[in-house]
Amino acid sequence: MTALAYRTKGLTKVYGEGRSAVHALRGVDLDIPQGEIVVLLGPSGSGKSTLLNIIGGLDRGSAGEVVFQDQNLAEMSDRQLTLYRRNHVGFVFQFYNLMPSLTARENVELVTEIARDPMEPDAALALVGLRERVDHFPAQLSGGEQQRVAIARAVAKRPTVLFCDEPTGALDSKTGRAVLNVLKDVNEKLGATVLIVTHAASQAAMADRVIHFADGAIREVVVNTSKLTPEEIDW
Ligand SMILES: Nc1ncnc2c1ncn2[C@@H]1O[C@H](COP(=O)(O)OP(=O)(O)OP(=O)(O)O)[C@@H](O)[C@H]1O
Repeated sequence: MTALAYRTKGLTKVYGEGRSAVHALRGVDLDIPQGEIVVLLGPSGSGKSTLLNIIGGLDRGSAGEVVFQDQNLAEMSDRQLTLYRRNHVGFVFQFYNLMPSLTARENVELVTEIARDPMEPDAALALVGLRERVDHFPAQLSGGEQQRVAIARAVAKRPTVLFCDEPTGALDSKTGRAVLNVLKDVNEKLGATVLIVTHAASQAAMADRVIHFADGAIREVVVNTSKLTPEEIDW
């Protein structure tokens, strides 16, 4: 049996309290096998980012368990959660969050300087096809190139898991496909589990597993027996 990257049990998240309480997650039970590409689909406000933030260690649930390699994130101290994020987790967001005053290489170095066993920044940038752009500043790069710098920054620490929240949300089809190809490469070459949150239902075709989310709960999990490449999916 494949090892699990994550197992959640009864994961619940309530923002606020009393009459203004928002029940963002309503008891989520989810298994994510290690090494898969997982796509999380669901309408706006259904709780996808909340789930991503909790299993990525950026936030805590209100109740329930999130087990990562036999450790329950819910029981970790803030310090342990920081180390979990630093050593195991890479994040990629819709808007690339690069430092505008730093070059591509320097943006990646921000992470490699504090990681345990990092790649060379130039090797991470070569992995995403930006070998020739290492000395460029974000303003000198296209949107897709900036997103690839953000992916290089996230993968340079050799993360166990890569969380991507709408990674192609700001990109046209050609650039978006190039970014999805990079995520596929990261999954295949580094063995990282890749979790992608997206509104683009067609991207589910490149996943090993598709989780359909609605109203804070899982509606359906589909395991793809055959996958499409990013070039083959509709945009
Ligand atoms: N910090 C917060 N405080 C209060 N409510 C929040 C907070 N963050 C999210 N919510 C609410 O929790 C619910 C789930 O939000 P979440 O961002 O997880 O949904 P989503 O599926 O990622 O949506 P989208 O696709 O629009 O990004 C929503 O009703 C949202 O308004």
